[in-house]
Amino acid sequence: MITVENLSKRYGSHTAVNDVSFTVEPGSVTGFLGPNGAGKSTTLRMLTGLTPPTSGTATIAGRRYAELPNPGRVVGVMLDAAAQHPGRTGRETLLLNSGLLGVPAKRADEMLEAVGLTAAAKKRVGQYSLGMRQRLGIAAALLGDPAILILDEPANGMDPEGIRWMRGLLQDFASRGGTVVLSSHLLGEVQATVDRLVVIGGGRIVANGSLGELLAGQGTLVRGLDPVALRAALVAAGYAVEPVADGGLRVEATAEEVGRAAYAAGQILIELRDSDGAGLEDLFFQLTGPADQLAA
Ligand SMILES: Nc1ncnc2c1ncn2[C@@H]1O[C@H](COP(=O)(O)OP(=O)(O)OP(=O)(O)O)[C@@H](O)[C@H]1O
Repeated sequence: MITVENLSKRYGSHTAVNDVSFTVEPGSVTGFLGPNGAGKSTTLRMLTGLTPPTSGTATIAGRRYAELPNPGRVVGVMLDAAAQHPGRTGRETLLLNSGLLGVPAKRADEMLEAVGLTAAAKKRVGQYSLGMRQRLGIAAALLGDPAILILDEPANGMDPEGIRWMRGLLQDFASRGGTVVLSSHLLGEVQATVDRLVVIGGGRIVANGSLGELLAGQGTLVRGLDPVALRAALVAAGYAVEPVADGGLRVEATAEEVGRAAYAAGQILIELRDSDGAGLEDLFFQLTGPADQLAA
């Protein structure tokens, strides 16, 4: 279990992370989502003891990272896959880490196998693609057989096959009771992998819940032959209406309510369905606006 309570980080007059609180439960994969500069890395660095918080606390399995006796056996961390030494081979990298963690050397080969790097084990990391380095970083995180994984942008540089592979690995890890938090700046990249989302924008948490909760309650998506008249009819019927891409409307109402209001106004519909996260995507795009708008 990961617990973050009222965590803040200021750099001079700039607040990178602003009173952030959330928990990550065992048996789940939680996506920590936000646009570039939102404060994801800073939060994860505070969580893993690399950056001291200005205020607030972050604990892993009930203790601050610095208080964990052998942290790598409790939590596997990958914050920057590009930071691995380019002159060492993948196998040497993992053997070195095995020694530091006090796990048997054969664990290095097992993890290379688990992440699909056996054939590249004797290549220097400098020759690895970013996707291969991400795999090696995940292998290093798994080395100590931890129950918790913290991965910063692990899908970065991975091809679709790699992302699918990682999805299977993380979901399997969580299904065995593991706790996973992975950050991303792309909703589409993690939507199929995570079962919970913590969304950060401008240093603040702007949404937090299960994927189902966040995708539900997003209303109905409707398109009509005459979008202007349809919108007027729905507003007249008392529903909140928001335009989305391609002339569609997102309505805070059920599909039946929207259908009835359109029928009563004689409007022809060409599409009517649950908005299926369209609202979440809109929220996410809004986050790419200037941070001071979000802080307001
Ligand atoms: N060491 C630092 N000194 C000053 N400002 C910093 C420092 N580290 C981060 N920041 C600032 O804090 C804010 C949050 O940065 P952070 O790296 O946490 O964002 P992020 O969500 O991880 O973004 P990205 O996806 O680009 O990595 C940014 O405005 C960044 O410029």
